[in-house]
Amino acid sequence: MSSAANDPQLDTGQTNTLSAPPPDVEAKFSVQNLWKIFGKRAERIIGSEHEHGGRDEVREATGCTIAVRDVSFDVRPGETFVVMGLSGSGKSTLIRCLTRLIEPTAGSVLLDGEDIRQMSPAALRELRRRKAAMVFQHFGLLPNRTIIDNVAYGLEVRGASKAERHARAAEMIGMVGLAGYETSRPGQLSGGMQQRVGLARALAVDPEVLLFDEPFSALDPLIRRDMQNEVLRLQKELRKTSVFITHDLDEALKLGDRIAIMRDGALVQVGTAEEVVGDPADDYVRDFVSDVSRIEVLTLRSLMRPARDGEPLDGPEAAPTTLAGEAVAVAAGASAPVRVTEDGRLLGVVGREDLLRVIAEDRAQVPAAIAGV
Ligand SMILES: Nc1ncnc2c1ncn2[C@@H]1O[C@H](COP(=O)(O)OP(=O)(O)OP(=O)(O)O)[C@@H](O)[C@H]1O
Repeated sequence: MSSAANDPQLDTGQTNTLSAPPPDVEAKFSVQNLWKIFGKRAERIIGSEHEHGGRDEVREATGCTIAVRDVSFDVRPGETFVVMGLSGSGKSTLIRCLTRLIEPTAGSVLLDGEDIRQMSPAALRELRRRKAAMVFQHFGLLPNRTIIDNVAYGLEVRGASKAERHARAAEMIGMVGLAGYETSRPGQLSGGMQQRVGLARALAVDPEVLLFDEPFSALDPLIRRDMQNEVLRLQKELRKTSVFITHDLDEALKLGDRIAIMRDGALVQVGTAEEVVGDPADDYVRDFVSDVSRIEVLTLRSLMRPARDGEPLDGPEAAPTTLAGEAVAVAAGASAPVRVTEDGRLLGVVGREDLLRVIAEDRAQVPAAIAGV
């Protein structure tokens, strides 16, 4: 056992995962060395020879299950931070630890610099009522209440007058595109509509943070796409800090300003979609993102290179945020490489061969039978 065994708050310095970055003082959420282990005397696992062990092996040896393993990350104000991982990787446990719906075993969770692990039960209730609203997979609507009363529920708990809460609820119902359904009951609405109600209910309390626990997993693909677009639209408008849990990589890539990939309780990579797809941290992530079309994710910023000697510099201009796919059309009509510029400054160039390489890599991932070879 290491000397840290008796102090679960201590960083053992031997993480097999991402090392903890220094806390970001500007962060909305700052999570440091967070652990959740289910079972009796769970804290004894931390710092012991079991802390890096496989889940089944540890369960067998100790009776405890490591659900979240030494996780550290910051969520910046206004960003959508997606946690992605397969079933059982620990996502739901992690998001519930953020408001102590599940009690962490060790580590800290700061919200606006305040450690939620030190909060009194009353302060925690306030936190869940006002600051952090959750959207669940199974909606959690009250079946006997009308839609407007479901949306107004959080305001009612808070003691708002009926007129006040109905005015706010009606506004939110309009915002999620359900105007006209105020007096319906949840059972009369489709799954997608019910999830819109869930979203409106979370927004009604004007929380600083939205926590989404696989909200769209139970929805049909087309409705799911609509809901993703709805979240993107609302995020553009409201810029709420959000933590979004999903097991769907496409959803993660679409919604996340940054994505954290979780495996076996630990985070294996945190980065933008482009960083995760363009520079996977290990074989696990590489395998995970292998089907993603790089031309739709990589931007010129990650493809550009310095101009070579004698290379013409009179090609078309494009911003570093241009997607490779968009740049193909620009490059196709020009003989000189695309000049990547920002504020009039030349950052680098991207030639047709650079773009072709990305296309070739995408094609190499397509099974031969589908590619027609
Ligand atoms: N209350 C509990 N008691 C014991 N073990 C638990 C408990 N809750 C979760 N676990 C275990 O912790 C691990 C992580 O579970 P968790 O539900 O957080 O994963 P997940 O990534 O959210 O999976 P899913 O997408 O299937 O919900 C799993 O091995 C699970 O069996």
